Order: sequence, then structure tokens, then C-alpha cells
Amino acid sequence: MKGYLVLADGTVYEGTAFGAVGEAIGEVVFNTGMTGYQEILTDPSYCGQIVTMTYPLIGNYGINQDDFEASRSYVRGFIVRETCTYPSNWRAKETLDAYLYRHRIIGLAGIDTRALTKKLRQHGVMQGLITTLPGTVAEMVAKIKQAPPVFGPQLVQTVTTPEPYTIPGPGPRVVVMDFGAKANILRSLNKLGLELVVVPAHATADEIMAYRPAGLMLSNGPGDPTDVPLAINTVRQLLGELPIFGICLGHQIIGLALGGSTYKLKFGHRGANHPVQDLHSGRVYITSQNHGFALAADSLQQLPVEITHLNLNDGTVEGLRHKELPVFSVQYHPEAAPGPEDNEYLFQQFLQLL
Ligand SMILES: NC(=O)CC[C@H](N)C(=O)O
Repeated sequence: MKGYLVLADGTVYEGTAFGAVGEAIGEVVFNTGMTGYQEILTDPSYCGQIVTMTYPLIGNYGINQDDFEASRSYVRGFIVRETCTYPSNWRAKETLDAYLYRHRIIGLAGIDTRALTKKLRQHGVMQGLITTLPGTVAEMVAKIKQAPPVFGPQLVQTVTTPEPYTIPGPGPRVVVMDFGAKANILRSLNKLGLELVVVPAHATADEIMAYRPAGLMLSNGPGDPTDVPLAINTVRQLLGELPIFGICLGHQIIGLALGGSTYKLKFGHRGANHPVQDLHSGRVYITSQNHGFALAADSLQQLPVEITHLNLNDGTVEGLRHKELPVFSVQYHPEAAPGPEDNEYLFQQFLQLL
């Protein structure tokens, strides 16, 4: 069956549909990882987005039971150059096609993903409609224009845990504010022996302190960081009360809580090989990334924070540390999944602050 991706500017890409049928609107973004499509599909930070993979063959090792980052996928669509119908891997339980079908996600194969990525790089990310239904281009563009905004507080509300829950461990205890936490953040902390109390994004400072935690972890999550003012306020109240470690959205929230500002990147950083320099040691780390917003370096200048890491591709802020308080954060993903595991030591660093 034919399927189409229509961008807000009227560009049409025709391909072959796989997975589910129907139509969906989202922000079209690209990820440059050569592998890791299962973790990407189940990373809640992609909620509201249509993801295109730049690597030309996707699905070749199927879908297994170990690599999920969440119990479901929140992507609005998945676009590849070629999808593999006969995956080969001893862990594979189903094909990518079967997974997308079960999760009602429309997939498109046969798309010139190179042209699409060049378009998004030149123009910047934009809204798109992925569809297997008939209609004229003008009608589809009108649907994109009339659709409710993709961003907003509803994204974090969709992916956060509805109720607090505990992951046992010998201790100390850490509260994780769940903005759409990837499973591997929880695994990485739990592996160090930490007991985790995972709380919804709307948890208050009093509710968090009532658990008598030794530290606070702020997770990754979808959307624009300025859309979660309550969480920013909660974090502001907890600065100085607890050691805090933030990853991605959590990093942006720490920056905002301290008085900094964020802005939207033209086409984001999504991939598994982004070079980041640790400004203390001068060492360059290869990092896993997935973000469309960033902290503005100049907004941090007058604040009691130090920029600890920079992205070597575009010079954007990749990490910060409070000058007096035990608070630090990174824009990239030390939990990898997918991507290099070279940055796992940051969890150890957090443990030492507790
Ligand atoms: N992975 C994340 O936490 C992403 C943070 C934020 N939603 C962004 O796109 O910048």
C-alpha cells in the first residue's frame, strides 16, 4: 500500500506503508544512529514526533524483549529508506513491521531519507502528516495547519507515571522526577544499589522531601522545557536541599530553575555519535543524543553555574554544574540506549554526591 509524508511546506514524499494504516501529524525529526531503532521507538522523549532514520536499512535485527526503553512507543510515525522483513538475530521476537502494527504506528519505507534529512537540515524541523489515506496535498497541508500544537504540557502528562512507585535497592534512596524517563536511566541508578522512588512530573517539593531522599534525579522527557513551569518551580525549591542530577529535559529544567533560558535548535541533535568536550579535562566523549531544545549559553553567564561540556559540532551547551551546590546536569544521554556507554561514569559521580 502506498503511503505519504507531507510536510507543512507542501513537499510530498511517496513511499510504501508498513505497520499501521491511517494518518498522524507530528514534528518530523531525523536520527543518525546506525542501530538502536528499538530504543529510539520507545524513548518517550520522541512523543509527538515523526522520526526518520538516516541509516538506510532499519529492522534487520528485529524487535527483542530486552531493549525497550518504555512499555510502549509514543512516536507518531516512523520513516525509513528500507525496512527488513526477515530479521536475523537470536533475540528477535517479531519484525519491526509487526511491532509498529501492534502499536498502531504508521511506518513508511522507500522514502528518500537522504533528501528528507537535507530538507530538514536546510529548513529546520517542521510539522508533517504521515498518511495512507487519499487526499490532495492542499487538504493535507490544511490539516497540518489546523492541527493542535504538537508541543505543550500534554506531552509530559502523557508519558509521566500516573502514580509514584518504588524500585527496591539497598540504598541510599533517590527520588526520580519522571518526565518520560527512559528505562535505562532507572536501570543505571538501580545498578549502583540506589533505591528509586519514581514520582510523577507534577510532584511537589514537599511530596518529594516526604520520601526523605538522599538525592533527586531529573529525567529526560518530550517537548519544550518551558511547557512544564510547575516542575521548574519544584526544582527551584529543591536547589540546595538535595544533590540533583539532570539528564536532557532534566538538564534544561535545572538551567531554567536557576534563571537561564532555552531556545529551539534548528534541527536538533539525534544520534549516537555526537562529540562533546569536557572543558575540565579537555577530553572528548562520543555521546548519545536526542533533543530539539538547548540552554542558551549567554543566559547562564550571570548565574552561579559553570558550563562543563560543549558540543563540538555546533558549540551548544552540553553540561553544567552549580558553583556552590551539588547540582549538575548533561544534555546528552549517559544511559546510552542506544549509543556509546562511555558516559556511564556520570551516574557514579551522582552517587558520590549523595
Ligand atoms: N531527550 C530529552 O529529554 C529531550 C528534551 C527536550 N524535549 C528537547 O527536545 O530538547
